[in-house]
Amino acid sequence: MKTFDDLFGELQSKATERPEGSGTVAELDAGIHTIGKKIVEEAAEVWMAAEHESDDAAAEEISQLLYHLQVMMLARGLTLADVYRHL
Ligand SMILES: N=c1c2ncn([C@@H]3O[C@H](COP(=O)(O)OP(=O)(O)OP(=O)(O)O)[C@@H](O)[C@H]3O)c2ncn1[C@@H]1O[C@H](COP(=O)(O)O)[C@@H](O)[C@H]1O
Repeated sequence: MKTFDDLFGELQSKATERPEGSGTVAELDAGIHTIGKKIVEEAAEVWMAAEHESDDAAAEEISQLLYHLQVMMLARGLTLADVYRHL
């Protein structure tokens, strides 16, 4: 099973290697403003799923929010350590 750290390593590689068809590369190219809007949208979907949908649906929405947060970290040049030191 992929972990949070595994996904971040994968996204770092995507950002460096810029493979054709990568949604991550497209989102990074779209920029921080667009990524921020996606985070707000996904956060709302987490809220709605948690209130009204199944455990699995809520977990899926949470995974999508975590993904977009990682894309924002990459866009800002932040590492996992930069975030973890605040936990
Ligand atoms: N975990 C994710 C992931 N979670 C969410 N998303 C993106 O976030 C969007 C959210 O999905 P929604 O169901 O909310 O769809 P939506 O709002 O209609 O989507 P859009 O219209 O905005 O595309 C999806 O369209 C995906 O583009 C993700 N995109 C990629 N990953 C993983 O990231 C890695 C790299 O992916 P690529 O860069 O695409 O190769 C792979 O391991 C992927 O599995």
